[in-house]
Amino acid sequence: MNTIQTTGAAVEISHLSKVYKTREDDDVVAIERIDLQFEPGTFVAVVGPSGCGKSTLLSMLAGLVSASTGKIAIDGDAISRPHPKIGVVFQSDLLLYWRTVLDNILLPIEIKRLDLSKFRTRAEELLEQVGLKGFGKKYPSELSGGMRQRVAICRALIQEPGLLLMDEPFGALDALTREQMIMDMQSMWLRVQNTVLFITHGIDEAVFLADRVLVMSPRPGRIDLDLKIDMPRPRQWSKVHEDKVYHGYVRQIRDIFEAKGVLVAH
Ligand SMILES: Nc1ncnc2c1ncn2[C@@H]1O[C@H](COP(=O)(O)OP(=O)(O)OP(=O)(O)O)[C@@H](O)[C@H]1O
Repeated sequence: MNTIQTTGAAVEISHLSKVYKTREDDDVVAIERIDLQFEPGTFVAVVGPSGCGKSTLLSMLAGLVSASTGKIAIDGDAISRPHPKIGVVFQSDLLLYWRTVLDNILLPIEIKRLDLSKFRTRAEELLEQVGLKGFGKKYPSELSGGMRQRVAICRALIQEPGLLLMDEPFGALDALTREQMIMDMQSMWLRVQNTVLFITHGIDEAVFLADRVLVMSPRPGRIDLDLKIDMPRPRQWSKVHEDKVYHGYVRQIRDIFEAKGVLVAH
C-alpha cells in the first residue's frame, strides 16, 4: 500500500468578521475579529457552544461564505471562493446515491474535467487506507453510515488538499462507530499530514485528535482559548481516558464553558 502524503497548507486569518444581514433590523454578528495562523500540517480542532459561529468560520475558509471584514489566505492565496487546495467534509456525507463509491470519490475530478484515469488508482488507494478496499463498485445505499462518511473523506482527499475542513464529521454517527472513526481519523492524518480544521461538539475527540484546540465563545464567536495539546502520537483512545495530561486539557476547556455558563456544573 502506498502512503499518500500531501503538503500541509499554511493558513492565515486576519481581522476576520462575519455579520449576517437579516430581514429584520438586528443583524447577526456570527464572528467577531478573529486572528489566527495555522502552521502547515497542524491538526486544529474547534469547540464551542451551538450557534457560536463554528460553521460560519469553516464556510468562510471553504470560500462558500464571504467575510464581512478581514481576510483568509491559504499558502498566501486570498480565499474568496472554493480553492483546489481545500477539501471539505460535512456532518452529512452528501454522497450521490445513483453513483458507485468510486464514482462518488471521483466526482470532483469529473467536475473539473481532469484526467480521470490519473486519479482512479489514487481513489482505490484511499479506499484501502480507510478500510474499504474492494468497495468501489458498491452504491452508498449498500454501506453503513460510518462507511459512507469514510467515502466522503476519500472524496475530500482525492485532490490531495493541503487544508482539510471537517464540520462535525462524526456528529451523526452512533457512539461505537464514532469511536472507531476517531481512531481511524488519527491514523489517516498521520499518513497524510495535511493541515486540518476539525469542528466538533466533542471535547474528548478534539483533545484526542488535535495539536491545538480553539475554544470559541458564545456568539459573537471569538477565540476564548487557544490550547496547545502536547501529547505524543499515536494516541490510544482506550488508554487516553486514564491519562492525567489528557484530563487536564479536558478540564481547562470545561472550565471555560462553565465560566461562560455554556455548561452548568451541578
Ligand atoms: N445565512 C444566515 N443568515 C442569518 N444568520 C445566520 C446564517 N447562518 C448562520 N446564521 C447565524 O449565525 C450564528 C452562527 O451560526 P453557525 O451555524 O456558524 O454556528 P455553529 O457554531 O456552527 O452552530 P452549531 O454548533 O449549532 O452548528 C447563529 O446565530 C446563526 O443563527
